[in-house]
Amino acid sequence: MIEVTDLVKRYGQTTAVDRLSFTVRPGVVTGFLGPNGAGKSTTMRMIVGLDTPTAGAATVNGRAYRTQSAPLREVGVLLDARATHPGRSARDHLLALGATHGIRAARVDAVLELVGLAEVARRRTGEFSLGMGQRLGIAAALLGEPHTLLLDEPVNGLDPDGIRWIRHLLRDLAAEGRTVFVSSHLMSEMALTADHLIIMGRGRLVADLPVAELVASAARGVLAGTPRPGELAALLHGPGVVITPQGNGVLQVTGLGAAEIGRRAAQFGIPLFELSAQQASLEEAYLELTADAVQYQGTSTAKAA
Ligand SMILES: Nc1ncnc2c1ncn2[C@@H]1O[C@H](COP(=O)(O)OP(=O)(O)OP(=O)(O)O)[C@@H](O)[C@H]1O
Repeated sequence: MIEVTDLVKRYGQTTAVDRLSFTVRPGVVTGFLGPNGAGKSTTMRMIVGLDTPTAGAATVNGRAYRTQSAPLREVGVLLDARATHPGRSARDHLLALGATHGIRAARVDAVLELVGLAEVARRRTGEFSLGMGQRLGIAAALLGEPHTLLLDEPVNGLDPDGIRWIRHLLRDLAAEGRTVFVSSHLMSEMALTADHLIIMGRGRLVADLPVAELVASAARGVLAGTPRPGELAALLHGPGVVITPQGNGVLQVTGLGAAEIGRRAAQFGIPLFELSAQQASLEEAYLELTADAVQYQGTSTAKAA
């Protein structure tokens, strides 16, 4: 369990993290989302004691990370996959890390196998591609079989095969009862990987909700098409139901599900030529949530022209 309480981080005039509070629970994958510069990395660095909060606190399993006696066994961290000695082999890098915690060579070889680096275990990490470096960083995070994992953009640099692999790995780790906290820019990726989302923008909490709830909030009503729209509208009318004619006999209906609309139409013999639940993409729902929080906005060439 990770608990962040009223966390604040200021760098001079910049408030990177602004009174942020959330809890990351075990047994599920929690995605940490936000636009560029939202404060995700700063928050993660404070959780693992690499940055000191200006105010507030962050704990892992009830204690500040810095006070853990064997942190590798408590918390697996991937913050900067490039943080290896370039002249050292992948295996030696992990052996050196493991040595500080009494972790044996057999475990090092097992994690190298798990992340798909067994064949290049003796190659210098300086020669690694971005994706290989990322896999090595994940190996380091898993080395101590920690109960809590904190991974900053782990899919960065991975090919589609690697992305699928990490998705399954994270889900498996959560299914074993571990706390899995993973940051990303990509809503689409998190929708496939995470069960719960913590979304921040401009240093603040924007949303803390199950993925399923975001999916539900993206519902845009039902389109029902009939040659007798007036009669259908009269049938569907009721409290909380909003009916907007779209032309050509198509009604947009909110407040009633497609099944109920179909049932009523059938009951009164009204033919339907269309009945479809409308869903905004998760990406759209996410962009709506974070619209006010985007700091670094690009302009499309069309707009700029
Ligand atoms: N060491 C630092 N000194 C000064 N400002 C910093 C420092 N680290 C981060 N910031 C600022 O804090 C804000 C949050 O940055 P942070 O890297 O935490 O965001 P992020 O959500 O991880 O972004 P990204 O997705 O682009 O990695 C930014 O405005 C950034 O410029």
